[in-house]
Amino acid sequence: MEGYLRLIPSNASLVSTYSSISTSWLLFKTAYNQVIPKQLQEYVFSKFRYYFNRNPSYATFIIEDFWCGLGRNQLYDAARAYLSTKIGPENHKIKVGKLEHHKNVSAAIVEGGKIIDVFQDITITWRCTQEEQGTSIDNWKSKNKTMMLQGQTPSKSSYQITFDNKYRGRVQNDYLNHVLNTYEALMHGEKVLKLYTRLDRYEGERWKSVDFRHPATFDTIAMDLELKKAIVDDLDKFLARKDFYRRVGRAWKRGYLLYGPPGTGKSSLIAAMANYLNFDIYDLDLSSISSSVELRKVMLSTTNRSILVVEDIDCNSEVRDRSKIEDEEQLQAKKHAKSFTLSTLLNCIDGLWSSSGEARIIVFTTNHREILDPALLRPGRMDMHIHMSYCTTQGFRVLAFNYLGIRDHKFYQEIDGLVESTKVTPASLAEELMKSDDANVALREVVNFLKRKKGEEDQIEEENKRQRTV
Ligand SMILES: Nc1ncnc2c1ncn2[C@@H]1O[C@H](COP(=O)(O)OP(=O)(O)OP(=O)(O)O)[C@@H](O)[C@H]1O
Repeated sequence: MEGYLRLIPSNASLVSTYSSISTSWLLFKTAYNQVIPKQLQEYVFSKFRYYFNRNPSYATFIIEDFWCGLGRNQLYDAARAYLSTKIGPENHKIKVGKLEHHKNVSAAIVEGGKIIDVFQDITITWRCTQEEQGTSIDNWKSKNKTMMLQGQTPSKSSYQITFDNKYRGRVQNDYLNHVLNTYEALMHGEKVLKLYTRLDRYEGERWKSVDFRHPATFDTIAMDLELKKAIVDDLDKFLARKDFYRRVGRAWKRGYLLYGPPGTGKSSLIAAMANYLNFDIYDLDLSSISSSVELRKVMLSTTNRSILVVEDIDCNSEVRDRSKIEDEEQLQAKKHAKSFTLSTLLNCIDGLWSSSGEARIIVFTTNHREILDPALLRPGRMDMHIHMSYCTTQGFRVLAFNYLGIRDHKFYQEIDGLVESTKVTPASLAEELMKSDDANVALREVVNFLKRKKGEEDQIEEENKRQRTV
């Protein structure tokens, strides 16, 4: 009995074992979190999740071209059209073709091809498949007899979609309806625009697209009317000059620099341009590119008739005015951190895009034009500099019409005076206008907000004056 009791660990040794295990675990966790980058952690976890959950939690829907031999499956046609809008630079092999009365060449995925789509938070993998091997032609004929009697010729293609089983209801109802609605839109000639962003190295370093349905148009942008007209005219003129660019041997491209404080509508203006031109958007985060070779590769994988957007270029140390970076060491470190500048980007674009023969637009945005490298601001680098400023009375009229649907109101006189004498962004006024659908209530909020803002600005002005006199 005594020997047996000796085998049972004492309370003290249990406590010490427990505390050494928990200390080691804490140490491991801290080291893991500090040493391994967040993205790599997520990647490793996703692989684990995928490995352990693979079979039980994945569901597959099959969409055949004919529905149970009764007739053409509309969902199949919708899927084919939908997938043609999802084809991206990562699909190296695609089918292309053109129907007699269609203007453009269409694209489709090849049998065996795969497309990954993301709908809301659901990842859906599409595969284009053929009828399984071994299906005899007689079986296949009898299966599709009804259609053949109707004079239709069934083919043997189908699409398979695979997704996490827990989203089955949402995929069946929401997602497939989304596919059908997109098809409808395409049939009515509306191109579904795409917004491309770059995946990082853990996700395969490629462009990923989502549908871009931003509602901004030139009608909804609150800005100086003359400037707005000048931008639209510039875009029209640019698009009409294909032959000119070819004749003079220049890349058919146009560059715009949008500058102004946050919330003045730079992103909204880009969306309005994309909607106006029917161009996809490529959103390039320059800080994720480490060499000019990589930059070239990235640029080569963008498509024609698109807008390349590089936002917040003032955050990129390389494009700031060097004379304004005081710390020479810091400058050197940053110089070595990247072997290209925005000028390199522009040169690279000139070289690559001159051979594409199609229209391309590049847009840079910045909140601080004054700290950009003057080399970038030289004439000929960016074709048009567009100042997005604080809200004006003209701009406020556009916002009020967007949000309340009214062109005039008894509060407008008071609002005009306040808008002209304060620095408020269209974004902050839009917030106030959203507070009520009732014009009286919403505009009262605007007046109160503007008075508060004016009071704050006057106070700061007073303080500055006082400090100057001290
Ligand atoms: N000029 C504008 N016209 C119409 N709406 C605007 C305008 N400016 C801002 N807004 C509204 O404010 C929101 C934020 O504006 P937006 O993101 O376009 O500003 P931004 O200048 O790009 O800001 P940031 O520099 O922070 O990216 C928009 O979704 C839009 O609803």
